[in-house]
Amino acid sequence: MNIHRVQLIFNTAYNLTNHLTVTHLQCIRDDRILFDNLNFTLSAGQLLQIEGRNGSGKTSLLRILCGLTLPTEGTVYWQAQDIQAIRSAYYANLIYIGHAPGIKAELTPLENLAMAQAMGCYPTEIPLAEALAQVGLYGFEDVPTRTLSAGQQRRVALARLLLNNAQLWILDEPFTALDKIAINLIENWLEQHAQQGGMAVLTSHHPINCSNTTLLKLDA
Ligand SMILES: Nc1ncnc2c1ncn2[C@@H]1O[C@H](COP(=O)(O)OP(=O)(O)OP(=O)(O)O)[C@@H](O)[C@H]1O
Repeated sequence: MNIHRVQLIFNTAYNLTNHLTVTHLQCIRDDRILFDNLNFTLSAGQLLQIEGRNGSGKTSLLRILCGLTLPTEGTVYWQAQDIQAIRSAYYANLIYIGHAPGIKAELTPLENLAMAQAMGCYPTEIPLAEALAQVGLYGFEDVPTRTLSAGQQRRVALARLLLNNAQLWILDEPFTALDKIAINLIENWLEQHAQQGGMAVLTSHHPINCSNTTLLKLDA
């Protein structure tokens, strides 16, 4: 099943003064320092690609940025406020898609998207069937998601990006299992998202074909 349409779908203007800042971030696992004194600011319209060998701490960093794990030292700020102090406001602006697709295998793709849309704070108006069609899953709306291929399941997960207006996307290996057409689509979304003042932090072992992308190497 091919992706049959690529069009401009993000039309939200975000607050261009918003930013994500980390200061003196440190993560220790089992007495091993994965990273130390990590500092950066991501502003509206910017993309950050985290690169590093297996086990270098990319997922650990993303989980810290999401507030799911506490750093051993340092702080993550959203709009200059510690994310731990403004969790609901922060999560209203965040979509996190982790390593696992985060979808319910027994539900259909449509049911999964309905749940994701209901949980977001700023839902878009895109019909769910249209969101699925955008990721090439027209005709797969009502099958159990577990019967889909790995790449198709990843597409269902990524379709969540169309359902809510969240300024910050945090994506762990979003291109895993995707074919070239789907990779191109997601790069296109990232580009559009950044142009609208969105921002994204993502891990990938491959170069990303998007402008305004900064590379952060964890094992440099
Ligand atoms: N909850 C945990 N408890 C103990 N150690 C952990 C935990 N989570 C991760 N680690 C360890 O931290 C290290 C970094 O893991 P992480 O998943 O962040 O790496 P990664 O850079 O994302 O790797 P990959 O490229 O393989 O996905 C690994 O050695 C891992 O075993």
